[in-house]
Parts: sequence; structure tokens; C-alpha cells
Amino acid sequence: MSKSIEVQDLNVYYSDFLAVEGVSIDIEPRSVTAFIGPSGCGKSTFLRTLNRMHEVIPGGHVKGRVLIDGDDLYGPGVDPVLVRRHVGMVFQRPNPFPTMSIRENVLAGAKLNDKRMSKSDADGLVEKSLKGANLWNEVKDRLDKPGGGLSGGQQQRLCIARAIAVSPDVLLMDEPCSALDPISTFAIEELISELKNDYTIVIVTHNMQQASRVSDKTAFFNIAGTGKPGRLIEYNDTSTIFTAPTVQATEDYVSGRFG
Ligand SMILES: Nc1ncnc2c1ncn2[C@@H]1O[C@H](COP(=O)(O)OP(=O)(O)OP(=O)(O)O)[C@@H](O)[C@H]1O
Repeated sequence: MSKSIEVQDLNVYYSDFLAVEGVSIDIEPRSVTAFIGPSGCGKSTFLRTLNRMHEVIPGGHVKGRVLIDGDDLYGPGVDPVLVRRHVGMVFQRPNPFPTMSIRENVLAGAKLNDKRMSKSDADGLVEKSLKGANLWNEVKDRLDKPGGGLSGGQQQRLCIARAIAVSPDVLLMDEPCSALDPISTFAIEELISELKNDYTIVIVTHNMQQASRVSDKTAFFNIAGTGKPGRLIEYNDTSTIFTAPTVQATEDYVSGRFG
């Protein structure tokens, strides 16, 4: 399940605009890595290159390499749709299919992989995924009700259940708590800590406390000015980034002096 990510000298472009330049980073399996940095420094752009989601934007392309457990994500013949099944993504705003039932939401991706899944296999997968997302107890008596009827925090956990139902190797999360209240945020943070036993997790967050609470490693990105590319400035154990960073800009950012 959980796999390593190795990025070698990656540039990310929107057509001819260089949005992110020269990122090299090694991410270990069964760990949580936080991407932090000021607005526009390319955190989301870079995150999306880890499952080729940037390619859905016309002109989005990369130079450099991304290896998942040594396999080149951009190698010839690699199908981006398959990549996204192995490297799942959870977005800023919970995006369940609102009229689909909770059960159908969980199964949405998994059914694409296995169209002939038996009813008992599907039931088992729904229960396992919802338990994995810490949502089972809250919804087990209303699995056939629409996903849109859940609270924001529940919807986000439903999206996590949907993501893990396809047994990904990596889970990418782009500010997964930014639309949630503090209690739902706490629930998601607890969940992230549990999920790291099975998945490699990368999370973009603007919340410094969140990065320090949930992540093992932190990557600080920065941008030299408008129109300039974002760069990875410093990457280290989260405790080091927050208590003894080696670069002044990192210290200024984590101590709230800018951004
Ligand atoms: N679809 C797009 N087309 C063109 N340029 C884009 C697109 N999305 C982002 N960019 C540009 O790429 C750069 C990086 O943006 P990105 O959203 O990745 O930064 P970010 O660090 O995630 O910002 P934020 O914290 O505000 O979400 C910015 O200059 C942005 O304007």
C-alpha cells in the first residue's frame, strides 16, 4: 500500500509560465508531509503534479521526474487515470456527489475499478472505508441517504472514505480543513494521524499549528515576487522547521512575520 515519492528537479508550467522551479524532495512511506508557504508559491500546483492532476488544466505540464516507489509517474505509456487511482486526492471543499447516497459515494471510484463487485463485497468495502474515515458510526443507519445531507466535516470524511475505498498508495490533501469548523478539523487531523499507518500522506496547509500537529516532515515553499516561480526553500523534520530552521525566510514565515 504505502509508497515512497521521489521528486527530481521538477519544473511545473502553465503553458509557458514557470509556476514552480527545481523541486527535489524525497517523501517516505507511512509518513505525513506538510507543504507550507505564502499564497501563490506553488504548493497546490506542485501537489497536483504528484498525481498528474495539473494535466487537467490546459497547458499544465512538467519537466523533471516523479518516482513512486521507483516507478516514473511520467514514463511513456503511463495512464494518468490509473495514476490517480493509486495516488488519491482530497480537496479543499468537500465534493461528494450530492444526490448520490452515502453508500454510492463511497463506492464511486471503486466501482470504476471493479464493475462486477458483489453486493456483499460492496457492503464490506463501504463499512471498511467508512470505518477507516471515522464516519461509520455516524452514518451506518442512513447509508442510502444522499451524501449532500451530511455536515461539511462529515462530507469531507465521506470524501476521504471514497478516496481510500480504491486502496491508494498515496493520499494528497489540499487544505482539507479550510472549509471546516474547529471540531471537524480536529476529527480530520485525528484521522490523518491514523491513516498514516497505511498511506503516504501529503497535505497542503495554511495553518501552522495544523502542520506542526499532524506532520512528520515539513516543506517550506516561497516565491521571490509576482511572476517569479515558487521554489522549495527548506525541507526537514517538522520539529526542526518550527524550532530551528536553517533559512531565515523559513523562520520569518513560521513565526508569522510574513505570508
Ligand atoms: N490554472 C492556472 N493557470 C495559470 N496559472 C495558474 C493556475 N493555477 C495556479 N496558477 C499560478 O501558479 C502559481 C502557483 O499557484 P498555486 O495555486 O499553486 O499556489 P499556492 O501556493 O497553492 O497558493 P494558495 O496558498 O493561495 O492556494 C501562481 O502564480 C498562480 O497564479
